[in-house]
Amino acid sequence: MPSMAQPRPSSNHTRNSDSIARKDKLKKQRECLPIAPVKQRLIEEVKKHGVLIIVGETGSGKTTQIPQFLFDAGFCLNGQVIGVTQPRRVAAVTVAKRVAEECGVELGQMVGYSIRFDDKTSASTRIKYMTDGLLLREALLDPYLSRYSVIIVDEAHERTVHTDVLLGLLKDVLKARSNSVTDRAHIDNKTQNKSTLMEEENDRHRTAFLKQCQGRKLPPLKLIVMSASLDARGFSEYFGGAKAVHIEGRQHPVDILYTLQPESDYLDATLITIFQIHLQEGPGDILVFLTGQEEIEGVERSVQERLHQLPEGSRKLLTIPIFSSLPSEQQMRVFMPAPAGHRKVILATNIAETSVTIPGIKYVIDPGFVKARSYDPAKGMESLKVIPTSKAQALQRSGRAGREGPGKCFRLYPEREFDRLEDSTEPEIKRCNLSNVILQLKALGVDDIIGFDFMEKPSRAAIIKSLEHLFLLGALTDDCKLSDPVGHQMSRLPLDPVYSKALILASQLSCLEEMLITVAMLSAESIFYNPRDKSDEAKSAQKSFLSPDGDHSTLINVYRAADELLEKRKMEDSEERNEKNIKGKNEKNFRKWCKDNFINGRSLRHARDIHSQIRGHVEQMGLPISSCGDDTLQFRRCLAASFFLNAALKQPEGTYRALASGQVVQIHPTSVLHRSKAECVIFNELVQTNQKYIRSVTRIEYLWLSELAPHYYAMGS
Ligand SMILES: Nc1ncnc2c1ncn2[C@@H]1O[C@H](COP(=O)(O)OP(=O)(O)OP(=O)(O)O)[C@@H](O)[C@H]1O
Repeated sequence: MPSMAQPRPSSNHTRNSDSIARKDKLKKQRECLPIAPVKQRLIEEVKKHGVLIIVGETGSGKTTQIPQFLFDAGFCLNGQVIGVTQPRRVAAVTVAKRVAEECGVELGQMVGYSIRFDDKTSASTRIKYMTDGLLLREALLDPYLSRYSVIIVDEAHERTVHTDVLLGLLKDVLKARSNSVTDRAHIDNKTQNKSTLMEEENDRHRTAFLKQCQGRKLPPLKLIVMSASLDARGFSEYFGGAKAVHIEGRQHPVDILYTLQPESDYLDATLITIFQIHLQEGPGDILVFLTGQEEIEGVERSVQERLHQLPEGSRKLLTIPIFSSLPSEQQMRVFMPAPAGHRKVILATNIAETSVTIPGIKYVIDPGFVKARSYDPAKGMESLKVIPTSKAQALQRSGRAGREGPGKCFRLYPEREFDRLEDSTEPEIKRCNLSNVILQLKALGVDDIIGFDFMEKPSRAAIIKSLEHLFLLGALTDDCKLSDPVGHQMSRLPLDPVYSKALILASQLSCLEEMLITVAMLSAESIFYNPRDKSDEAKSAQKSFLSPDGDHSTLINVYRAADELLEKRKMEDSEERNEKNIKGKNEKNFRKWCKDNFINGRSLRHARDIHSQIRGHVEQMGLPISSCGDDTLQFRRCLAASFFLNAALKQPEGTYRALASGQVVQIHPTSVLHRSKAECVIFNELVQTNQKYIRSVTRIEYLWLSELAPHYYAMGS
């Protein structure tokens, strides 16, 4: 590994006094970080070891500083790149911005980021932040990850599915690159198997890549696994006794406060704590961790409703939500400073739990819950459940305060309950539907899923169920290989396999326009907004969108009505010269329309965003896009052919029986088909509260099932 220092590109910022002062400030901040004194030692350890585990307190400087240390130490000579993976998009983007600023370079030049559908890198990028999922996709085209000299897997304690799969793959790449010429056969074999099955485009790319690598000795890859709350021993054992380094020291102290007794209503306790901090504590913004969009919007409304109770002349409270389905420009609002005279209250899911530094945050409120995926392989049912956080998550949450100065974290549960929490979160791979992972691994040439070297193996039952699921969707052949072309096409779409299959089928059945909208709308969270106190008003406003066919066509109606409104405005505005005026007017118009119709504008915008992204993908893949127009029969047949695994039949007593699992279910009260007489339906979601409910439901004909999915229904299921 080269050890020469590499000069940093000089800044092209204008050298006015402000920017010089800012640079000085950043330099001083960097020098004060706990990680600064151990720079040399860390560089030496990376040079000495192939795999290094780094554990250091939140805010000590791991994410922002280590890549810069390695750059300075010459790890990017010969054009190689240091790749840093993050479990979340927002962290990849904001950390890259910060590091670019610290380096005094423009984002996208020496420092950049790459996340799904958004790439801010260039040929000169040497430090690249990205999501773990994105690096997995890169591995499809470059199995050696040959551009990288170092890969840093950050926040590994989160154990997302992508992190776990990535670690398994990296193990292979490390082995292959430790002796890249002689060991190449190892990966070449895999790649060879793969190329015989790959679609032509991938095949060509891969062959070109292999030729390019032929005889070339790639330098060994370095892997760093890091987190503030890592089971260092587990990771070390997985990598054959890898060295672990602990960085001592925290930047600023965070006071942890607990309640004396458990709270019976944590949302109410959250509200009280927000106002207590606001009235009794000094300046500083508040970050609140909630479990999802609905909860966030509920607390947002409650805060608004109580604002008038604030004493005259007190500082104003400004609520800002952040959750994963919020469009990214709206997510970025949390990073802007609060206007003068305001205190920011950021209402966040665990999207803001790791890696991010939100300027101004001094107080964290942690009710101690998180929404986590869980999967029942016997029923093939995935659901989201609200569960207590782990100790590692609680630590990360408190770590968001105290990044710019001392902070406070209010845990809304007694200290004895903290002691009872699990140390770390159960790896996602052990509690999710594995169809997507398996599809990706197959596309990467890993055929033996059960034998794959996972850090923690998912259950055999879950693997088999997911293989069966993919087989039924036509993604796998009889001998469990990716089918051509369907399996390969599905692996290229960044969607749940069942949605990918629906798009492929819809292109054959001439209703891809409708299915693109459906998949986009189903991927966004709750499009309709039904406040309890205005339920009748909401129902009558939404009447014009309702389709007797069910929820899918209803969602299409909403999407098209919004589209018509925005397009009409565009035409009316084409005369208008002032761009800003047009944008402002459109925005106002759209908001009013959403409000009048009780539609969640944020979710609808997100759906429009997803729509344009997946449309881009299917266009690239060359799938014919056409519309079935008013022929809703054709569209419903396509829904039946796509979602046949989620069909339910009406029972004499009025409930439904899910045909695949035999479970007794009811149509959710928010569905258009609630209380309808539909004999047979397909659905997209099964949620369990006190009852088992199906949501996103459309009526179909029972006989279509054996006609459109004979491979399943002819088996007598
Ligand atoms: N966008 C930012 N704005 C202001 N300060 C920042 C920003 N990003 C980082 N910092 C400062 O740099 C410090 C180090 O951040 P960094 O993300 O490198 O820490 P870390 O050790 O990786 O923490 P974590 O484990 O929580 O991800 C922060 O505590 C904060 O003081």
